[in-house]
Amino acid sequence: MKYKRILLKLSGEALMGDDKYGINTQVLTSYAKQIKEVADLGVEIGIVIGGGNIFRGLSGVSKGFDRVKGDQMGMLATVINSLALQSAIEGAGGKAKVFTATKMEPVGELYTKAKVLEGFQQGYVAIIAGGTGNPFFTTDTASALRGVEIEAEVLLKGTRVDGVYTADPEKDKKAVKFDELTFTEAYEKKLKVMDLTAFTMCSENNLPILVFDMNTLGNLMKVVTGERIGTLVKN
Ligand SMILES: Nc1ncnc2c1ncn2[C@@H]1O[C@H](COP(=O)(O)OP(=O)(O)OP(=O)(O)O)[C@@H](O)[C@H]1O
Ligand SMILES: O=c1ccn([C@@H]2O[C@H](COP(=O)(O)O)[C@@H](O)[C@H]2O)c(=O)[nH]1
Repeated sequence: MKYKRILLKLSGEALMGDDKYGINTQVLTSYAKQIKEVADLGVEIGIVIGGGNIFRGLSGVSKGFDRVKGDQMGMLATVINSLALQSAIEGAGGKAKVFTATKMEPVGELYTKAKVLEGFQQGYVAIIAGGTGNPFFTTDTASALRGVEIEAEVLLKGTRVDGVYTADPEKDKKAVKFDELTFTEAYEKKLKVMDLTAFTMCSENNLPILVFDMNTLGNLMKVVTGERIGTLVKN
């Protein structure tokens, strides 16, 4: 096993699959299956999931919403995705708990590092919802923060592209994929690996990021068992 404790960041947008909005049940089921398989190997898994498939605070501003309210709506969107994932993991026969950044019982338990580690000991996957709890941040930053807090060995960014490219591969067909690069190289080349706040947090705390395609069944297992797929970003 390459990793014993991981923080898996799942893209909200990737959860839409080919749909235009919301949660695609096929994608959700595939995520749950992959997570359960890896949890069964004894890997401790913390998960932060985005909300872009439902709502983003910034997009609300253009529709006349106050930014802070919009961001709170975005954070609630991540809670909706987290509950869906918990339900799917349980449906696949696994054990998962939802922790929330702000008080929301009985939807989820208030997040603390200690409760997450206790959950790991009891065999639970920890889904850490509600972003950082603060507006003007993203779930990329929440995943960097929670990854550092729970002492994960790596931040696995599971998304719908298979790594970091010289340019956005969804827009530039000539973009070339990197197998590995340093934080400094990614910063200098202005590559969109994660937003800058998240990126800096990972770099300063020496938490490597591995970007990989989570929408291909079996990829999460490949990553945790050390098969070289995706792009690794490290100091
Ligand atoms: N240089 C690059 N290499 C790879 N992907 C890139 C690059 N630049 C931009 N991207 C885009 O980043 C996306 C992946 O980022 P991410 O998983 O954060 O998606 P998101 O839509 O922002 O997710 P969320 O819904 O969680 O906010 C890809 O879909 C890709 O189009
Ligand atoms: O710490 C946080 C995390 C998220 N938000 C808001 O939620 C949405 C959805 O998150 P994504 O990372 O974009 O998927 C985000 O756009 C913010 O509006 C937040 O305010 N604080």
